[in-house]
Order: sequence, then C-alpha cells, then structure tokens
Amino acid sequence: MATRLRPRNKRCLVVGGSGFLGRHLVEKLLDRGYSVSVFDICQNVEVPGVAFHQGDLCDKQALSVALNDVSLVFHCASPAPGSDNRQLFERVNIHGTRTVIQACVEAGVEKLVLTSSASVVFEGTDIKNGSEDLPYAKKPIDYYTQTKIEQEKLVLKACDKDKGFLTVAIRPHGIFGPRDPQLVPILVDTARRGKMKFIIGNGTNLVDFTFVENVVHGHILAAERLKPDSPMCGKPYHITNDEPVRFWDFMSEVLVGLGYDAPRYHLPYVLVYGLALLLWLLALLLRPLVSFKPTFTPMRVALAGTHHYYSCERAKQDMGYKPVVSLKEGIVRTVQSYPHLRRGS
Ligand SMILES: NC(=O)C1=CN([C@@H]2O[C@H](COP(=O)(O)OP(=O)(O)OC[C@H]3O[C@@H](n4cnc5c(N)ncnc54)[C@H](OP(=O)(O)O)[C@@H]3O)[C@@H](O)[C@H]2O)C=CC1
Ligand SMILES: CC(C)=CCC[C@@H](C)[C@H]1CC[C@H]2C3=C(CC[C@]12C)[C@@]1(C)CCC(=O)C[C@@H]1CC3
Repeated sequence: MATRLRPRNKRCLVVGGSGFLGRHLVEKLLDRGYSVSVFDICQNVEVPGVAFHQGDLCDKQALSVALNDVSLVFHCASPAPGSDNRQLFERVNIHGTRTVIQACVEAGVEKLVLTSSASVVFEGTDIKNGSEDLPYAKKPIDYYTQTKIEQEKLVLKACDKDKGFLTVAIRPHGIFGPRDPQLVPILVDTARRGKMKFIIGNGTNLVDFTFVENVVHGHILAAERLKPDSPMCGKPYHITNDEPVRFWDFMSEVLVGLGYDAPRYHLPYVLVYGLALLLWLLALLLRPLVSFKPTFTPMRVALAGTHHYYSCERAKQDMGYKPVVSLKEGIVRTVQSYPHLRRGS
C-alpha cells in the first residue's frame, strides 16, 4: 500500500529508531504494514521505505517537522546507560522527554509509547517476581536510573483521555539479541581481557534477560491495545521473556557459545561490590588528571550478584502479551549473529 494511503493510525514515528531496540522495532512495524519514520541524533543505516529525520529530541522544532501527520510515537531514545554524564542524562531523558510530550500534544499525536526500564524500581538489592506496584527506587543506583524514573513519571502523567492523548510505558529488562552494542560486546571484551574468570556471589541469583523481538512485540501490542477505555492508559508494563535465569548460567551460555571459557571461581559479592565502589570513587576523584573506566562498576556488580526478575502478568492480562521467542532460541540466534566476536576471530 502506498504510504499516503495508509490509515492515520498506521503512521508512526520511532524516536531513537537508529538504536538497537529502535531498529528492530522499525523492521517489525514495516512488516506489519505501518508507515514508519525515524527521528534520531544519528543515522547508522538507511532502511528502505523509512523517512529519516536527523535531530536532537530536545529540539521541538525539529521534532515537529518529523511529527507531521503521525498518530503514534514510540520514544526509545536514551544516552547509553554506561555513561556517567549526569547533565547529558538530565538533558535528554528529562528535558528532552518533556519536549517530546509537548511536541506530540501540539502535533495532535494520539498515542505515545515510552521505552522505560524495569530498573526504575531497582536499588541494588534483590527483586523477585517484582510487579509494577513496587515503588520507584528511592535511592536510584545511577544517573541513568534516576532520569529513567523521572522520564517515566512525565510520560504517564501526560496521559489525558479528554484531550485524546494516550500514553503507556514499557519496562523491559536486560534486552539482548543481534546487533546489541552492549551486553554481548562488553561481555566478550571482558573475557578477552581475561577478566571473566570469576562468579560474583554464589551464582544462583535469578534475573530477566529479554530477547529483543519479545520487547518489540510488547511495544507493538501496547500501541495497538491502548484505547481510551482500556486499563492501560497511563500505566507501566513489564515485558520479559517470562523465564528468569541464573545470571551466571546466561553469561556462561553466551560465552561458551562464542568459544570462551565459562567463569568458574567464586568471589564474595560484598568484597567485589566494595572494590567496585572504591574504584568508581577513585575514577571520579582522579578525573581531572587521568581518565579510566572500570569494567566492574557498582551498577554492573549489583546486577551480576543479586536477584532481579519481574512479573509480566499485567501485560498478559491487559494486552494479551506472551513472549514469541524462547530464551534458548534467543541465545542461539544471538550467538550466531556475532561471528566477529567468536574466540580467535
Ligand atoms: N538495552 C537494554 O538492556 C535496555 C534498554 N532500555 C531502554 O530501551 C531504550 C533503547 O535502548 P537501546 O536500543 O539499548 O539503546 P541505543 O543506545 O542502542 O539506542 C538509543 C538511540 O537513541 C539515540 N539518541 C540518544 N540521545 C538522543 C537525542 N538527544 N536525540 C535523538 N536521539 C538520541 C541514540 O543515538 P547515539 O547512539 O548516537 O547516542 C541511539 O540511536 C532506551 O530508552 C533504554 O533506556 C530499557 C531496559 C533495558
Ligand atoms: C559483570 C559483567 C562485566 C557483565 C557483562 C554484562 C553486562 C554489561 C550486562 C549484564 C546485565 C546488563 C544490563 C544492562 C546493561 C548491560 C548489563 C549490565 C542494563 C543496565 C541496560 C539498561 C537498563 O535499563 C537495565 C539493564 C539491566 C541489565
């Protein structure tokens, strides 16, 4: 169907559509017959049939151009979580999201789907089968989490049935899959530097790793089921693989699949967390003189040594969500997609 003939509710904009999740979302939306535009600060690849708008989401004028004739917006842009640039996180995740909301309302957009994060409730201690009713983290573990909380609050509060502007937030956790620039590349880099020999803690902590296609599925379902009379308006939803797995079993499976050894020796969690905190402080103090980025940040150690898995019951109930790719299949597809990261290549 020619783009201009598509019904208005099938015309969408993906803010952050050049990123890992964004590109997978764009591809699936195209498959499902949507007319798709992308707004991003950079264009990594040209996707046939997709109009690309380059710009910073803090720039309302640039956004308004991209929003012309769009009824549905997915906002999945964020600075990389590994950064510790507080100003950048505040500018993009808080002020930028406020700008996205204003631009959407002014352009007459009907639905805004935010990619939030399950981490908005994570404080570095165990979460087992956490529901959406858990309170936001009072002491967020880093600037990324702190600004994702503010971002989610802004988007959910903006939901206004009377004005015809509906919002919903998807909270994925530990997204993995082909083209992920983060999880597998960092893991392999750590292994190649000989630092992936140790298991932090007793190795039995369960976590969610969510295959990217399931996260995409959750976003599209949310957009399609979001209606003025649905319970979804202004609500957050966990989207997971619904298969919590031991953090260290998942890491080992990916490492072994790529030809590396699985970590074997145990280190006490408290010791590693303390060391990571010390290194982080040292890096902060020495920043004016030397710049170094520790591999084992307090955030990564906390994620590697605690339980953090979430219930996706609410998404099942309200939007009929069910994972479409199993964890096993997701790992196989992911490992196959990284031939250049195999040992010896
Ligand atoms: N990956 C994960 O495990 C999880 C991710 N999330 C959330 O999912 C979303 C997508 O993450 P992911 O795909 O992994 O991240 P990516 O970094 O791959 O994608 C984010 C995209 O947003 C772009 N971007 C950043 N700042 C701006 C800006 N000011 N204006 C316009 N575009 C901008 C980035 O460009 P550039 O690369 O040049 O900065 C990038 O293309 C994020 O909101 C993240 O918080 C939530 C839970 C888990
Ligand atoms: C201990 C070690 C070096 C592990 C390597 C893998 C890590 C880089 C990932 C393991 C869990 C991942 C994760 C995220 C980023 C990558 C990991 C730390 C997020 C912080 C990404 C953004 C979110 O919203 C939450 C994610 C939780 C899990």
